[in-house]
Amino acid sequence: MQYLYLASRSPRRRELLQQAGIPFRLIDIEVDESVLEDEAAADYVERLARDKARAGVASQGEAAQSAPVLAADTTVAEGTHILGKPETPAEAVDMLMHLSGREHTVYTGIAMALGDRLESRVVATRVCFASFRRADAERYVATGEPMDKAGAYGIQGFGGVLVERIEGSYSNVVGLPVYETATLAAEFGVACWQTETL
Ligand SMILES: Cc1cn([C@H]2C[C@H](O)[C@@H](COP(=O)(O)OP(=O)(O)OP(=O)(O)O)O2)c(=O)[nH]c1=O
Repeated sequence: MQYLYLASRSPRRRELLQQAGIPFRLIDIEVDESVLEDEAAADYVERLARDKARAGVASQGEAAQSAPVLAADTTVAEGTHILGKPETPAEAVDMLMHLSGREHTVYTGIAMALGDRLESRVVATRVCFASFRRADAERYVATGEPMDKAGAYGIQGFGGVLVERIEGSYSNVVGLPVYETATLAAEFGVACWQTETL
């Protein structure tokens, strides 16, 4: 059976891979997620996805030779600002107010590695936020949803209420662009739409 290793702790990425019918086993890795000075958001997510995939291969040793490792990283960018995961509820409210009534871009880097082979892509989606008041942002943050999410919102949850429109891939905003991931997986010999699970 064709499958891959998913180097991710994100439940959203698991669901999106399941949606594509790509069987996977989970592996746990740790990488430094700091942004480099003057690093553009697209470069940042691609670098991190590549680091995570490489870390996945290193952690698997011999076993990783049998199936490719997939990793991803998602971030939100508004102009030159990179908005990662908020560290406090107050920071989440500030991030949301920064995005209110504006357009921003969500970037996801995806990388796949097998032995010495490493390939990656970056997918961008434009997201247009409605204008809302600080009291609304505070009420949304009080739901607890924004805290583990880049840009302090989840389009797939309560945060969908804040989104007027998007241009590009929806699954990319959630954390794993399904079309591009399936294409990359196919290049490594792992097909989508498999009905058997591991
Ligand atoms: C903008 C947005 C982000 N997010 C999430 C996707 C990512 O999981 C998270 C960004 O953090 P990431 O660092 O990309 O991923 P992660 O730490 O959750 O998982 P791992 O590194 O182990 O793979 O924000 C949403 O769920 N919905 C959204 O609308």
